[in-house]
Amino acid sequence: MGIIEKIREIEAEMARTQKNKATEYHLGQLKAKIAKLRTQLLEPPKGSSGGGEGFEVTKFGHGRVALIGFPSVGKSTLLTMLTGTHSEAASYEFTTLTCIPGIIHYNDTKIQLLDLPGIIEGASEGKGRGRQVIAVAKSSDIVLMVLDASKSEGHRQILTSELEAVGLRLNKRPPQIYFKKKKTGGISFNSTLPLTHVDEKLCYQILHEYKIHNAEVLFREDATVDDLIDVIEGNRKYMKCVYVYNKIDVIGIDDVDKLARQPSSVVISCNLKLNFDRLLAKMWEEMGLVRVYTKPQGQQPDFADPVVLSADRGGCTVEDFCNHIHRSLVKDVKYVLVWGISARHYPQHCGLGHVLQDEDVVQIVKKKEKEEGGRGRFKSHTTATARIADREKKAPLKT
Ligand SMILES: Nc1nc2c(ncn2[C@@H]2O[C@H](COP(=O)(O)OP(=O)(O)OP(=O)(O)O)[C@@H](O)[C@H]2O)c(=O)[nH]1
Ligand SMILES: [K+]
Ligand SMILES: [Mg+2]
Repeated sequence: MGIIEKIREIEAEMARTQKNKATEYHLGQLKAKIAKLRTQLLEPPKGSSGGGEGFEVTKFGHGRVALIGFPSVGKSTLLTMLTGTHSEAASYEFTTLTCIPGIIHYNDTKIQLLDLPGIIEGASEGKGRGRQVIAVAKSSDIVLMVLDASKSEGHRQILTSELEAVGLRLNKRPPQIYFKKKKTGGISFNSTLPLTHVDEKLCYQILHEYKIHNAEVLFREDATVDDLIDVIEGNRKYMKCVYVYNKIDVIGIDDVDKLARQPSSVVISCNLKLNFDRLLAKMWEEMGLVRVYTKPQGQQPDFADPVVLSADRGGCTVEDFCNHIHRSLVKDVKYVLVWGISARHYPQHCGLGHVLQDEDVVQIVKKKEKEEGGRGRFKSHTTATARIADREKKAPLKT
């Protein structure tokens, strides 16, 4: 029996089983079995070189955003409009067959936007180009899930399930469960609060399913069995997702209003070029990029070319900033001067561990170098923000 058939069989058994206190343990065990099979499904086939499953598109820019959605929801139309790179769009499904990269210029940064083939139900199990598309989604910083505003609301759920089946977790944080395998000592099960979904017996059973007999487990929140399985599997990817409802030109205003009020959602129309500003602002917010402007001693900061950091990718400390400029820089740094949101006063003397925030201005003071005097001193970060706001006005976003 193939892996997919095995999964089907267990799913059927779960559907047959009534949910109550008595079947809870059995159901938990079945969930763990499915999770194990799905992980197996993701492993590269024997004999292949491993990896290489996604479309080969080189990473570029300060962040990567993937357009995921059913066929013909308008992904390619959106890529063309936001980046100026042409991606074929047409009224028939599966117009796009590969991954097409474009670049969004936003807030002095370059963000790589990827157009992808449409995915369909069953994508996680290899239908269509599903697995390749999902591999690209995993390699991205955030996902824009593009939905047709005129189609069933259920599409969002189906797509979410497809992505969950391969270990993606959208707009969730990792479960607060401490888990550590041990060599001996049996299983120690503890919690810092009363649990309503999982008890010691259920936890033992799940661990047993994974052939884990020695481990420390500490629940720091009232987590579910699915959360526990996620922690044991350990290969989940937690990602931000913005739900983009396109084609609002073909639905009524009441429906538009309803969709727009959903969490993490933006409504747009490519045909009417509607609400792109909002979409880009939301995308930017979710990416959490941190722009840091370098200020050479005695000169104005260089506002054209920020160093772009991210907490998810490499971190946002002064040390990360220095490493970005040059790997050997850190050892020469005496301290840095920081203007901006992260500074308590301007300028603040900071060490390597200081965490920078978006639009901070940093001057590096090297060992054996004197700090600059009062004259020509750069005063306030508000200059940075004002200058950027001003520029936005003069040259609005490229859409
Ligand atoms: N009414 C309306 N139609 C749109 C809008 N955006 C795109 N379309 C149309 O929807 C159809 C599909 O657009 P595509 O950009 O090819 O969609 P896709 O998601 O890339 O499709 P696949 O590559 O086949 O998965 C085209 O006929 C577009 O003109 C919109 O905002 N409103
Ligand atoms: K299409
Ligand atoms: Mg397309």
